[in-house]
Amino acid sequence: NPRLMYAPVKEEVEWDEPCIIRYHDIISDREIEILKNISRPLLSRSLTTGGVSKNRTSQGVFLKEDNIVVARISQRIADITGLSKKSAENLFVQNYGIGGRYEPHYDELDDENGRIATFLIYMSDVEIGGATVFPQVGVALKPKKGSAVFWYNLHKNGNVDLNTKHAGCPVLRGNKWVANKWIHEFGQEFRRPCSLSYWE
Ligand SMILES: O=C(O)CCC(=O)C(=O)O
Ligand SMILES: [Fe+2]
Repeated sequence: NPRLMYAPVKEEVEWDEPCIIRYHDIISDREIEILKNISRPLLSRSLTTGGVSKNRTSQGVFLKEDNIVVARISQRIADITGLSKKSAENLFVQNYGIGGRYEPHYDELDDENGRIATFLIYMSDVEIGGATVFPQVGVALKPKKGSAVFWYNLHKNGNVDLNTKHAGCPVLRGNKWVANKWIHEFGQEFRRPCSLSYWE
């Protein structure tokens, strides 16, 4: 992407199947402070598809793109992933206190235009706990401030990748801030086309 030519993003493969990529230093400390400051007064208990649930004990807020920092982050995610942001959700900033967690789940909503991919930005380190884990494959991603992880929830054929079940482990010490960008299927047809294999 031309916008990344002079400032390439550092990319690390965390896992092969499902492919989980870590991007380092994709958001500055200053941008993080701004996102936290605009989010703090607006936070409310995060919901699940079943509403308020003990499965998800974080607070969060969807940030509109009328803020320049939010818009810039959205554009950066589109540049890095090569995916269209047209059918993506607004950036969801979340804060977990001590004991805050999210039980194992799939991000994919059972929807015609489901969440094809997740871009999860870590806006803090966590002293102990708070890893994002994929129990089906045994991966633990440690929050690292300024980095992000990215994976596809759907196979190219549109089926849910059952290995992408993941959880946010309880925070045992410290405080955890993340920002999620959920990218949806529509609009990605030419960016992530189907393959010739039915099963892929
Ligand atoms: O906080 C995490 O590590 C994971 C968050 C998550 O999976 C979600 O919000 O859907
Ligand atoms: Fe999730």
